[in-house]
Amino acid sequence: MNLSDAPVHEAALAIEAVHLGKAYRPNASPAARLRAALLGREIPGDSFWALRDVSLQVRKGESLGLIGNNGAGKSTLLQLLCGTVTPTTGTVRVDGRVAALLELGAGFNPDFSGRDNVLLNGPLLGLGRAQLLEQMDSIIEFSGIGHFIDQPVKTYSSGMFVRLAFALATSVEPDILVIDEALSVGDGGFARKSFDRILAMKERGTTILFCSHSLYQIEAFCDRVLWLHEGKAMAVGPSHAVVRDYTLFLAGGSPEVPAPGAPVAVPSAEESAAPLSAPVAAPPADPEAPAPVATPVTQPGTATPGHARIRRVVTSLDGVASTRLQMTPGQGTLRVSIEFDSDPGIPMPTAGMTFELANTMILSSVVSRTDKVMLERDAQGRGTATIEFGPLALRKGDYYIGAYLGNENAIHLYSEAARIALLSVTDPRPEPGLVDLPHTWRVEPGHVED
Ligand SMILES: Nc1ncnc2c1ncn2[C@@H]1O[C@H](COP(=O)(O)OP(=O)(O)OP(=O)(O)O)[C@@H](O)[C@H]1O
Repeated sequence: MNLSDAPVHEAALAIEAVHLGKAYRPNASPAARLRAALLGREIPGDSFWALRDVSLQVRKGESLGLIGNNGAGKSTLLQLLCGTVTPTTGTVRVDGRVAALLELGAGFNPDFSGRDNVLLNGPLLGLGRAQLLEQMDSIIEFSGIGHFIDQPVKTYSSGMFVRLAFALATSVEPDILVIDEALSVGDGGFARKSFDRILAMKERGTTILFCSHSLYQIEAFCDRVLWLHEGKAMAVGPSHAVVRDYTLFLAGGSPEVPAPGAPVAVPSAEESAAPLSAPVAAPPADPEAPAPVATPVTQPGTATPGHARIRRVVTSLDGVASTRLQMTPGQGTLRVSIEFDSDPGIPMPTAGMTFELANTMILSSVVSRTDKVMLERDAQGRGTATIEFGPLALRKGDYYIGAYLGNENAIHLYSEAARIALLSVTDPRPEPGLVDLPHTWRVEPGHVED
């Protein structure tokens, strides 16, 4: 595991953490916590280390991804870096103003108007009153709240609330942007707008810390990645290398000795995004039994401004459309047609599809951008992308087909139709395995070295 990194001159660092640790006393009563806080003493009882001895340097302008299982300590590290939690051990030095997209609008008072909440919460985000007054019009404009800005925020829809909180948090260019889970917030066109704002900040050299379960997004967006496991740093380094180690760990189960040649699970971008199209069928309790496929969804109407979405997915084998496809190895032509609607004003979206196993591992995926295919659409923004596979080298098993629609660089997910169809392959051969790999045999009498 690579934990070493070349030392960087202090002035070039946005963040430096040295032996950072955070211990909690999970069983301490509120009274014991209060007593300890008043007396400035340790809370008695066993410590639980949410984060242990993490040393880290983040260069200015760098995008660092945080990955790890649930409870690995990712949020704790972000909170320590933002200064909302105090460290138990070690130190953290942050150079510049931090904007955190962690709990958007958490400090908003529901009885106050949007305008008053901006003025009250701005200082907590490090923004001065004069700056806020100067930025007020652009905050209102970006959030799209309009005249509701002078209404109490309790009258806002959840979308309006998030839009205003995001517009506030990102109104003045931060030096460091901390993102927990979602690269875009809100829905429809605002998700695209918020993603564009984050991307523009990255391009202008803002340091970004991005924590996500979507390894696809992490790898596409971040320069380097820190992998945490049970509070400890397992590896830090180039995104592709750390994501590869982590996926090997997920597949093989051992953080120290990844199983050589173990299948690699690369969860796709949709994991962290809200489903916009078809409902996702839960994996079955019995891993042997295929889960039901999601019902295909046909969505009437057109995409909202700034947005794109999957309208319908049609899967067929040898021209026969079905969501339950049966084949034997090497036979049939599989077609997956993704019909989409888009705002014709946004850049051309990217389409993709996955073959997913029952245990949520992605066996294979196809992305139009990677294949250098530009989608096409009419003046209304409507288009269809069809992926055609000749005889598939799949062996016996059940493979869920999922379809995805992302933005032009395939990082921001507009719409997904996960598990939209089930492809069942029956194979009379007894050999185990998922795919047939191209190979040849050569046979001869005697031993090669003779
Ligand atoms: N205030 C707290 N008191 C006690 N334990 C806590 C507290 N905050 C976090 N923990 C514990 O610390 C551990 C790390 O939590 P953390 O939220 O940092 O993990 P995470 O990697 O962000 O997980 P997830 O991916 O599920 O969000 C967890 O076991 C969590 O239960």
